[in-house]
Amino acid sequence: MAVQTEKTNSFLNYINGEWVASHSNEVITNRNPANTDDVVGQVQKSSKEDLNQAVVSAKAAKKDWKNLSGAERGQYLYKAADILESRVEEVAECMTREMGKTFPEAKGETSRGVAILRYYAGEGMRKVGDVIPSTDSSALMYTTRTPLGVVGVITPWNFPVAIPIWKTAPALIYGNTVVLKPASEAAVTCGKVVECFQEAGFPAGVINMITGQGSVIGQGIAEHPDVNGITFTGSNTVGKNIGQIALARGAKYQLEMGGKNPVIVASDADLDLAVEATISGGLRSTGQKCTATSRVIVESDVYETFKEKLVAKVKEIAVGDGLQDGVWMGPSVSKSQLDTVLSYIEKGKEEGKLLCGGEKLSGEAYDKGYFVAPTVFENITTEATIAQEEIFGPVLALMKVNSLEEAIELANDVEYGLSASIFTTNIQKMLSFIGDMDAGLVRINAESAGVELQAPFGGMKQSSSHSREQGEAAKEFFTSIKTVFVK
Ligand SMILES: NC(=O)C1=CN([C@@H]2O[C@H](COP(=O)(O)OP(=O)(O)OC[C@H]3O[C@@H](n4cnc5c(N)ncnc54)[C@H](O)[C@@H]3O)[C@@H](O)[C@H]2O)C=CC1
Ligand SMILES: CCCCCC(=O)O
Repeated sequence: MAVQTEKTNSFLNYINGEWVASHSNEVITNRNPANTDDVVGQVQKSSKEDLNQAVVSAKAAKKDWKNLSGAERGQYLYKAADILESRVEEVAECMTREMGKTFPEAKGETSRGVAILRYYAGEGMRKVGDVIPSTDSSALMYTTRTPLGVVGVITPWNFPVAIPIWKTAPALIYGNTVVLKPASEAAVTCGKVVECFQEAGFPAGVINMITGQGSVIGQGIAEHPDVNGITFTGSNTVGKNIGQIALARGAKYQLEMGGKNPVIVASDADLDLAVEATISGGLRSTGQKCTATSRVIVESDVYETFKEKLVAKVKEIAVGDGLQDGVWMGPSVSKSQLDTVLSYIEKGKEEGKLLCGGEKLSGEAYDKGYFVAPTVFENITTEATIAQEEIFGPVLALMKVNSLEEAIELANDVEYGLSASIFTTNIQKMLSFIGDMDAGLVRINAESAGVELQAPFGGMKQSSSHSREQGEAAKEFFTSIKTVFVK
């Protein structure tokens, strides 16, 4: 049952184990993108002075935190997981009100955050190195790992619980302290997550949250000489800026950025399954996932049948306030995001043929929000703007091909390489796709979205800085390997 509340949540910054107001005395007010009359809450519009205080606190906490055992650090993460688990409905309801994701999806994401915390809590008891035989028989040689120190965590609005946690949890378990800056569009939700860390009793300064403009606080994290590592998820423009700043000052950085993810529907595919997965992968969360499907590449033998099935199902999608039972797709996160999506839709109308959707939704249920109709185009060439650029909205581009080879060539013909999927029952086609598709995540007979917390996640080409997050892979970024030789 949908949870209704008029609760307004306001958060200060969390610095050195205390909630403190920004020196700016300014706040950012977040409204519900499904109903802008609903004020979700307020967060600090912080200054660089606030950020510096957070970095100073994180730096001061480094040594004692690093000197705890992994098992001791893990106990804090287990407690945070239990507390977050007890607040799933509240946090999820805030997420839906703040960024528009439907309540069931928000609950799923929040539960995923709980699972990620527990996964990394367990990492505190796992090996960190190897014994390597030295050529000197009287010597001992082995590897160990040391934390980076203070890690800056900069996160987007589309997964306001999962992404902050899948960065913060490994940072902490491997001995780093954290300064977390969430996207302003979902910062109230992040505040609730940080409350769980506070209630878990993390020592002062180990985790800090600073909210504010990306160009001030995010940029400040990238530039701060006492921030030893930066993990970022967001757009390519911002990510590359961060990477250049970090490289210039010798800080370690990790960038997870955009995608333009294809699904290939082969002539032997289960078409009903392919239709369902194309809709789920492309349109859930209003298409606002970096792993979302946006290009639909279909072999000509089955193109017309697939197209008719797809369009019929897309037209059935219930769009509305994600807190309402039965709503399948919510609004865009903001007016600016809606305007971006609508501008790409207008471009698509010039580049191909509109099959359904293609407009802002209006009427009593929509006029107070940022709602766009789920949209499908056909006759889209690979050179088209909507085939090349990330839209981050519920827009699918159909492309017809005459062979699997042509399909994979088209699928690879973008600057991104994050995720990709294929629907086929043919083993040879599956193996060709797995071998030739340039993407960090390839899925067979499953939608392009769907990251599992225990597996490495990240993109190829322009989708990332080529590191991987999640699972054991996270260790590679959040620690440095030290080779030890004892004579
Ligand atoms: N590859 C991946 O795993 C993911 C990629 N994304 C991408 O992110 C974009 C949508 O998310 P947004 O939050 O709008 O991205 P964004 O790049 O605008 O913002 C991401 C974060 O960077 C901060 N930021 C903004 N300007 C900054 C600057 N100059 N210096 C440092 N930090 C700055 C923002 O405040 C936010 O916290 C899309 O391109 C999407 O594909 C989103 C989620 C996952
Ligand atoms: C930051 C990207 C998150 C992808 C979440 C998913 O596809 O399950």
